[in-house]
Amino acid sequence: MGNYVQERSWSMGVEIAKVIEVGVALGVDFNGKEDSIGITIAQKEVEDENRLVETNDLLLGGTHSASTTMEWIMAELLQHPETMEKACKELEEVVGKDNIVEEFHISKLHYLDAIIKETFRLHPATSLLVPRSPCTTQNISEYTIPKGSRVFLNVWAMQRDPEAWENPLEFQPERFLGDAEKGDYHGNNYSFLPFGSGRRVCPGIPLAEKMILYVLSTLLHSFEWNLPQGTTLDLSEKFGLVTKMQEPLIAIPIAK
Ligand code: HEM
Repeated sequence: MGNYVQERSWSMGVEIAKVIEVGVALGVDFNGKEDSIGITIAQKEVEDENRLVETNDLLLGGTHSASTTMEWIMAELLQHPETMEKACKELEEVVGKDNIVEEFHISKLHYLDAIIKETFRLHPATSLLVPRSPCTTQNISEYTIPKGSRVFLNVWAMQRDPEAWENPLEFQPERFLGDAEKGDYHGNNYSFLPFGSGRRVCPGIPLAEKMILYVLSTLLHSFEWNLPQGTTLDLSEKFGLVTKMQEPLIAIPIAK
């Protein structure tokens, strides 16, 4: 495997191997198509390994981040029953007890949207953004960043910065209500970058945004959730390419 694959895969050897198998089986061919920033991939003389890396980005980028985020949202809601109650009340008002959640309800679920944003703030799936590398030497404040150096953005720390966020360690979805700029997903607010920023910003934002809101609203509208009797919740994090819960969440659904 070439350097490109090694750099992008970091410690994910096993996962990459699985994705490569899937990519080959699917016969994925990105040749001649445009990638997320509009470059015709054919111009880059796509080699096999590049195609596999694109497949890897799509499969891993679109699955682990969303499922891990769902787990964190449910954990935070179980930890904050009053927030769970408010979310269920919003669902009752917008969807109604005897209906099922449908796509047209999604844009009206402002409190649920704020819950998702607050979870992204405290538990960004990608704590360290993929490294950037300046093409020229740059001076920022008292720092000199030499051309070609690798710069990691610590989104986890930025989103808990007390200068940018009031009570940064508290789970308070209300902070996002009525302030669209604060919760902007497209990387324009540098205190909130759950999907990255700039030319490599996540191309899956519209899908992820709808998918998470849809799944969450259905889970809360259809079931009441509890921890198994006699257990407590552990919100410790396990740092990795995707920051997961140290102990996977176990929750019991009871049909409403
Ligand atoms: C909760 C859901 C998701 C989160 C938190 C997330 C987060 C991210 C982040 C932080 C990046 C790096 C951006 C940067 O470096 O500036 C990224 C890149 C990427 N994401 Fe997502 N993502 C999610 C869902 C998805 C979905 C659903 C897809 C596709 C179906 C997707 C596809 C990608 C791809 C292909 C890249 C690489 C873009 C590039 O390097 O040009 N992601 N994502």
